Amino acid sequence: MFNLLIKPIRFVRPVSLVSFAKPLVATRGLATVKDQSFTLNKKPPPPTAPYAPVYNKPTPATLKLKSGQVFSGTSFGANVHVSGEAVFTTSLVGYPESMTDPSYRGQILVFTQPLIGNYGVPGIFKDEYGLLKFFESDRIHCEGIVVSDYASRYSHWTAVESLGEWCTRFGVAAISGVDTRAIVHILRDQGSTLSKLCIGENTDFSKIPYSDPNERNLVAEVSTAVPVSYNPFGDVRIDCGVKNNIIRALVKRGAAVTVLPWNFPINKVSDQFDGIFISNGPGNPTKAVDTIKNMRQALGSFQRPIFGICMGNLILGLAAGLDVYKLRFGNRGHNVPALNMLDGKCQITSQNHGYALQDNNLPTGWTKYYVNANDGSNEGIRHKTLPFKSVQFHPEAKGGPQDTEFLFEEFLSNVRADKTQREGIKTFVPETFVSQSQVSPSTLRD
Ligand SMILES: NC(=O)CC[C@H](N)C(=O)O
Repeated sequence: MFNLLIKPIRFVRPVSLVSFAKPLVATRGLATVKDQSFTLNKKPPPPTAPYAPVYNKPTPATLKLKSGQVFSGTSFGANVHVSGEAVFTTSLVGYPESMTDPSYRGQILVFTQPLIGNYGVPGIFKDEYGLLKFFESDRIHCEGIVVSDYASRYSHWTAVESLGEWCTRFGVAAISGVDTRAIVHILRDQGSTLSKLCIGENTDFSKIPYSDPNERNLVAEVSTAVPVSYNPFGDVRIDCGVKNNIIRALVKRGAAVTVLPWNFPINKVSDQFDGIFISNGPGNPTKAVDTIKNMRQALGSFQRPIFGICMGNLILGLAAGLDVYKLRFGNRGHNVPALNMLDGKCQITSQNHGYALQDNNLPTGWTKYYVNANDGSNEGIRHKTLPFKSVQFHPEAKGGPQDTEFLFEEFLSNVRADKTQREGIKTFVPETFVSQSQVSPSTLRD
């Protein structure tokens, strides 16, 4: 039974047991044929690792904004009090991807989509590169979630547990039955706000402090501790909290990727690599001081292609001499229009960021690459003559539209052309690649 659970080719829902283990509370969402045969008389089966059913008793929960507003609802996640920065996303789908995106670390995520949970949470399926297929990392990173209407009854061929069960397993607080439209109005007006999500009735909320995640170096908290290589033949990335689908977007196009810790002395080894990629990541970019310093040095000495996404755009900009500022409520959603300043095309993008580059006074040699068609904020920069560029949005999607995935093709064809020019040979593109393996820092020449 356990083997069946982890075999990706078996798409039958492996533990139909889980369907019987639903909490006996009013549910919303789609019913499967199995669900329809569900009766209250059926006893839940014994727990089966690793998807042991978790029973949630309806428990009161309260969301408190530091600005004073209080919203009372019901808990459907872990029985923990959390605090963080309340932000909202307008994405309609993709809660497993968003919640496992390391960029959401330290945040309490409010969904504007009113019904959340109806397709449950997928199991642990890995792709041919050893990357988790349906999650962007191996854990939930946001502190808590806020939804209007939680669907504890779920239906999807990949699902093995409910959203509430998943949150409970990962110690993530979750509240439903609150007016998310009102919360989003407040967050739009006053901006992303420090908040607490408290579970239970008799809690002394004043004892739980508001903690500001942007005062910590969140990048250091989520970055890999040691270099990790995928497909061992030649490109590099700095891990500020990289999403699985970014690694996948590169390796599936034949790139060899070595994921380095956020503060790795990259300039000591950069001659061994054909390009640098700077990943997405959580929190305030100015806290990742070492990454900025290393990239500043790289901009002066590394003449090969550099590409960055989201946090990567902010880090590249800071390294080039730009400033960053905090957007009032950020851009989080899957339908954000970005205008390409090179060809005037408008592309629909996936976004998740609270900071932006101040691009009204760019240093010599740099120009705007993309601009947000809604609010005019920066969506990317590029160097006019050197192969350095970055975007604020997420071309890798997961979730969201894949309209800008061609940027990975562009980056890798620049890397290949540059390598060909340097070496006068065709770049070797492996037909098959070795799945994820750890390399010790000593294998990287110092
Ligand atoms: N997705 C990301 O990389 C986010 C970048 C940065 N933490 C921000 O919020 O602006």
